[in-house]
Amino acid sequence: MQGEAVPPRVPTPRRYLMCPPRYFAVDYAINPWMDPSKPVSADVAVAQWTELRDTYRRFGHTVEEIDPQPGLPDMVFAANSGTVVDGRVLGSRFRAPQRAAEAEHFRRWFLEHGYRDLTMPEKINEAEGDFAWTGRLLLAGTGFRTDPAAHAEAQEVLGVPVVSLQLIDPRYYHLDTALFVLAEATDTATAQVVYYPDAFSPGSQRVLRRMFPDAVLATAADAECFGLNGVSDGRNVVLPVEATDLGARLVERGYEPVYVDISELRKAGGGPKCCTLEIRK
Ligand SMILES: CN(C)C(=N)NCCC[C@H](N)C(=O)O
Repeated sequence: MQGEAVPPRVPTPRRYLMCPPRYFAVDYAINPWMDPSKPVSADVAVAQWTELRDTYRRFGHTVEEIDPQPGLPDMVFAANSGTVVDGRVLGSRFRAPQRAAEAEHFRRWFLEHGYRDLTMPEKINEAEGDFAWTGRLLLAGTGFRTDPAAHAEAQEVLGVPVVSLQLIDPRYYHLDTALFVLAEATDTATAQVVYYPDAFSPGSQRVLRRMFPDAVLATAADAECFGLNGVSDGRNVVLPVEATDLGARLVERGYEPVYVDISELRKAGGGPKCCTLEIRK
């Protein structure tokens, strides 16, 4: 973009739901990043999570907290437990039995906080792990976790258009390990996304190119450090501390990278976005 004017990026206030990782552990392996034989520290995870939460608060965003539950070590990954668009909530249904009970805790949280328009899905649906809102439509991943039939269910429940994308690399088992929205827009052509093309099938790569000709394309190195698990408020982009190459490319587009250490949470296969469920109302 040398020589071209970079448009000013405007942050918009966000509301997030997060779950402190008090019971964090890697007791089972349900993705290629998890190795139960390696040590993990819940205290370190809590410290990293606290820094992430405080980063959002420093930018003026609202962070709600749900109580963690003993025996649910992955509950910190709140993004997998609900998709909220215009105050309408679609809950989740996990593929792994080890995580199944998380869905009910989040369902209760939403009801207790006044979200009456709430539907629990029939199909396997790992929420914002596989759903990304562009401001106009929902990009929906499948291949490892969320059932493709859950895409049609989400469209029906949320009343928004859904575009299915096929994930093909088991390391990038959720859409939010391979793509995130930098700036939402009500017009798809002007929404900005960043994605790692090789995580998607050839057909889905063509769909992404057609929808987002101006997207930031991530490299294998960006993806390996969970750089695609970022959280943007339209200007400030929270990234894992290792994702400095990607951050530098985002600066050229007018964004402000903000780095956080999520090394302990990565041992369970998660990053900043996985810890962050966005409540859009
Ligand atoms: C970015 N990702 C992958 C997420 N949205 N969630 C992380 C889930 C990690 C959990 N151990 C699992 O395998 O389900």
